[in-house]
Amino acid sequence: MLKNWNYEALDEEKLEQLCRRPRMDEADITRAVQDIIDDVRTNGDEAVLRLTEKFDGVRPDPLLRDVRKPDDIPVDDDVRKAFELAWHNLYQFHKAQIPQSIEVQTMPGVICRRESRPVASVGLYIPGGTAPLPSTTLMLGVPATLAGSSYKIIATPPDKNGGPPVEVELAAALAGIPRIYLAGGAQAIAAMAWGTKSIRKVDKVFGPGNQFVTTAKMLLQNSEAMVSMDLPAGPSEVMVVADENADPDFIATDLLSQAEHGEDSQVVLVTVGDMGPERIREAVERHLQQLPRADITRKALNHSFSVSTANMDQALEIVNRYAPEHLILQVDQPEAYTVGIQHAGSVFLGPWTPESVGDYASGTNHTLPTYGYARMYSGVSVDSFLKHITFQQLSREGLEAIGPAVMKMAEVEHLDAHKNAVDIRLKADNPARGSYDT
Ligand SMILES: NC(=O)c1ccc[n+]([C@@H]2O[C@H](COP(=O)([O-])OP(=O)(O)OC[C@H]3O[C@@H](n4cnc5c(N)ncnc54)[C@H](O)[C@@H]3O)[C@@H](O)[C@H]2O)c1
Ligand SMILES: N[C@H](CO)Cc1c[nH]c[nH+]1
Ligand SMILES: [Zn+2]
Repeated sequence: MLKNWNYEALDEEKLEQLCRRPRMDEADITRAVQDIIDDVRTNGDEAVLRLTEKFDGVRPDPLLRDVRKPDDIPVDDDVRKAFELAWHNLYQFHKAQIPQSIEVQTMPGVICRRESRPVASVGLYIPGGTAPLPSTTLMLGVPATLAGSSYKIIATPPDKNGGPPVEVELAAALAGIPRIYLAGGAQAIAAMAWGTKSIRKVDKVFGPGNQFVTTAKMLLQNSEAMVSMDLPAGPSEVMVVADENADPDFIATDLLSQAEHGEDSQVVLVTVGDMGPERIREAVERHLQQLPRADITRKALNHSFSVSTANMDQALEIVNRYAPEHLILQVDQPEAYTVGIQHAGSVFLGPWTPESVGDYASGTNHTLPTYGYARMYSGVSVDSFLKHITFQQLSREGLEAIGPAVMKMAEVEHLDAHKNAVDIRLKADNPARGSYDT
């Protein structure tokens, strides 16, 4: 468990290999997911029901549910309060992300503007295979509502009674999502992307999930379905960087918190200086024994690892190579090192910031890139639900100033019609020609 490597002994090839995530056989998964997508495209709700019965062992009836008002949803008071607190913090942090339009006069008489518009219809996937994740409902629902997406639907696997988990419904109600489609896995993503008799086709699918879900999003994005996706948010992962003053119990519980998500999760410990991995390994074993999901967690730990480094430069080299979904810095003066972090989904600084707070309630989003995609993707934010449109308007003087350069560039590209569209205007002897002001 947590096999240790010494940084000094890692050559390029070994580093590369360590940073590559373990995945189930990709070719098999891709084939299976494509079959599911084709089935749903052809047979719609009927295929979804059949596949739900096969994979989730239940046939929801009806397949689509309206979300009740928050006060009508029967949950304990402390549960309601916890979700309200999380909603409040997420709302505040995401509201601050709403962009202002920008307008710039790039040269006299040439004005460029950018305005945002919501992605009109969005499908939000809420995982529910090994455990329902109502927290994800808030993570996707809050920015969708703030961005102004007008059609929003959730898909999530049904519980054993064929209904939505009640906490998922509560979170949907708080976030302003009116409907839940009771399906999971690739079939749910395909139904939202293609549309079925009971649900409308959406423009963009969002949400984390296992390899079936992530593969479905990626395949559909490259298909005729005309749908886009947020990011590859697969099995959870965390990297903890710990120096000699870090508390082994804090580190162990952080590592276990992500390992317990699923056997395909991966956790990585990077020790700095005199903090050897042995003390932490002992703490991991001790805490692991208390966990109800110890079996799943141990499987995840079996393909996890640790690296001993001599200093923070070496530790940051590992961080940026691995590009973790979550990064915890349990080191002295963590703020001093943030500038060196180039690739990570979300970062947790100092001993009092367990990763769990970001999973649930601090205000940051927990839908984050895994598999190393933090190199090129950001986590979900309000921006994920927006597109930006640019506008420009020139005065005649502006066109006179910019025109010669545009015509020269058109000439270089041998595109005469482009050149003519400028030339004809500049040659117009009546400056008021085509003007709506006169
Ligand atoms: N990266 C992130 O932001 C983030 C956030 C939350 C959760 N997660 C991850 O999401 C994942 C959730 O996975 P999960 O499995 O618990 O739930 P899930 O909802 O993603 O998947 C469950 C569905 O998988 C389908 N499925 C299962 N076995 C199948 C098979 N053999 N063939 C075809 N389909 C099959 C079923 O339809 C089932 O409904 C975890 O790995 C967790 O770590 C990631
Ligand atoms: N850690 C997950 C993201 O990788 C999010 C989550 C939901 N519930 C608990 N954790
Ligand atoms: Zn988690």
